[in-house]
Amino acid sequence: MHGKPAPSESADTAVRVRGLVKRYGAKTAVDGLDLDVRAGTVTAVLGPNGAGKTTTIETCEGYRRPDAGTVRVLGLDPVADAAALRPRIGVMLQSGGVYSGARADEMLRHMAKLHAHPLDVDDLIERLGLGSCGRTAYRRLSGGQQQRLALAMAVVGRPELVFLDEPTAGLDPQARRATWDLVRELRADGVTVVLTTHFMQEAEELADDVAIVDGGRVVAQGSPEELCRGGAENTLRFTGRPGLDLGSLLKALPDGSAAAEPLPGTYRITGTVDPQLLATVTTWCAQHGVMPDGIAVERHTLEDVFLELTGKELRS
Ligand SMILES: Nc1ncnc2c1ncn2[C@@H]1O[C@H](COP(=O)(O)OP(=O)(O)OP(=O)(O)O)[C@@H](O)[C@H]1O
Repeated sequence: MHGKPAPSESADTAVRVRGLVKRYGAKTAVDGLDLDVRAGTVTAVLGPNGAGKTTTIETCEGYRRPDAGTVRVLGLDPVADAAALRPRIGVMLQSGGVYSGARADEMLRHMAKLHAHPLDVDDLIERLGLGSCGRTAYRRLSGGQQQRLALAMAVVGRPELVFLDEPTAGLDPQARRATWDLVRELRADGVTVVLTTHFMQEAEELADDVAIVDGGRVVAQGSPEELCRGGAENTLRFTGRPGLDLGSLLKALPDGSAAAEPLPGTYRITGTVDPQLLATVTTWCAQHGVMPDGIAVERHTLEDVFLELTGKELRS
């Protein structure tokens, strides 16, 4: 595992999971998972289908009891301390988890009344494009409307911490943007957000920290930048005449760099590819009478890191 070291337990840690194991019969869905969520940040839990994301989140929410390991949410045990924890967290389940006959606006207003300092319900309805479904029963709403309502229900009480399980799956781009804006505002308000997602762009746009889950474990955790830096190295490629003196080029490059000619006339330099390295390479080319053609810098994306760690593509 790479990424930053796990923070020690403190008020700064909103969620701390250690050695979580959860089985369904013979199936081990979560297999010794460790996760830290810093208070006031957005953490994206990314993973392929069946990685154990939902099971982990539902255990943090107190809906599932761990078979082994410890889970602390705002310093509390989600099962034993459920009564104290529930009013402090907001939960958006993947399946909705809403009473199907109730009207959308009634449900939201009812939820708001249960909390001391709720968000403005009308504003929330407008922002999430729920205006047209106020009087409609939940079960008659479209899938996207149900999802937006579930998000509104999760955040209306202005909780300290919200868990959002795939909040934008199936939403159109406009609703996805509105959801992202809402998540950013929650964070600006000091709310901690834990979300699961299959959308790499969502993680890159929103997350301070990303936890990559595979086979029931967190295989890497850190900021998107840290994960991209810590994963495969970045690469600079150029073409020139074949058979350049790589030894001389390597001498000019900073320690930790590598140079290769995988195909005649095609050069690949790996290491910390920054403006200084680019300048070093072009200077070396000038000194050796080489006209570099097609210089390209390839930066590794979160998608690359994900693929490298899990060997799987994300469902999109
Ligand atoms: N109630 C259940 N009974 C039996 N097996 C289950 C149950 N819930 C989940 N599983 C299995 O446990 C594993 C982890 O499932 P989980 O839903 O936690 O993964 P996930 O990462 O959220 O996947 P997805 O992205 O598809 O939602 C999967 O193999 C799943 O089939």
